[in-house]
Amino acid sequence: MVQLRKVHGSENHFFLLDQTTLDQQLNDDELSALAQQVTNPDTGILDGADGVLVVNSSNHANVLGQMRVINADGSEASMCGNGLRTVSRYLAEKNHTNQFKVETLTADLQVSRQNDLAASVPAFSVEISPVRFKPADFPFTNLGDGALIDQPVPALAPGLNFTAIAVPNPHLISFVDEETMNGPLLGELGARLNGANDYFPDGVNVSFAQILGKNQLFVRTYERGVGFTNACGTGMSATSLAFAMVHPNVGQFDHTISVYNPGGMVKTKVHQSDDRYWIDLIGNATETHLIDVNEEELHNANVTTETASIQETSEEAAYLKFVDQLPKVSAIAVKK
Ligand SMILES: N[C@@H](CCC[C@H](N)C(=O)O)C(=O)O
Repeated sequence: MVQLRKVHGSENHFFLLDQTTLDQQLNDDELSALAQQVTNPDTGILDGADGVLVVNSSNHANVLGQMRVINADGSEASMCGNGLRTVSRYLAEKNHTNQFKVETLTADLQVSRQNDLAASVPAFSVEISPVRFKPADFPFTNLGDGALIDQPVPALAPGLNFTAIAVPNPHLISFVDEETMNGPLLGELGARLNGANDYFPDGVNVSFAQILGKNQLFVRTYERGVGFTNACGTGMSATSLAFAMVHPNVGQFDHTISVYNPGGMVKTKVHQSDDRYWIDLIGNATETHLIDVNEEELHNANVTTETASIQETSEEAAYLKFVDQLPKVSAIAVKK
């Protein structure tokens, strides 16, 4: 038997698989098939999820493990902010330490345990970097030769300005009013740019943000490889950076920014030193279920209510209590 975990950061849900506990690691095709099966609410368990977080060992100095991120559609992402918090918690508890680095596809990132957000709501801070702006880093085409920072792009949506930031997974951001936030445009644009299109050949995570006040945002994201999500950690981090760059009168570098999302709230802090930008993302790392399953069922992408034994923790009740006392800043409901 091996144990999967169902985890979330701001209700951005994942299954976490520690490959170091397996007799034989899953190969890339098996990981992709498992992600597509187990995250699908119709074929998987526990109403599905947005992806699978894979923990591997790392041979880098001062690093406790490696995280890989497999989206619900089986594609691999270079980074996942909400996922990194839950992987950090898992590695912290496994290794009895609260400050360390985690290897990701492009960088070893600093993580640390923070004070609980509320009773039984553990929290972690994770570094979001490297930050990139060049079209080749996304990639994007047909949107000019240089970086896209607060520019009108009528071909995408007349009347809106867009900023493109890779952290290093790709994000396209627009600051919008409440009516646009609640309307159909985000879903339409997200679906369009994540199908065959002339601008983002590898797809892109699309976020709309509403400025709520000084250092306060509401962010909603249509994720590449997923669709609408309750929260996207890298999306909220990239949007916080865009906030400080594009709206410096209300979004400040080196100050805590509260970022509300349909699944709750995180804090971010954006930093710049010379040409380098990075973001601290701080939020919950919640474990909702422990799932025992035979290793063979993972290799066969067959994790179902028949093959797995599922035990619920009490952490979701604590998380919902925490969310309940947050200010109600949006009418957008949490996705189940
Ligand atoms: N939800 C994640 C981002 C997951 C990856 C994304 N779908 C991509 O393909 O880039 C987060 O919390 O950052």
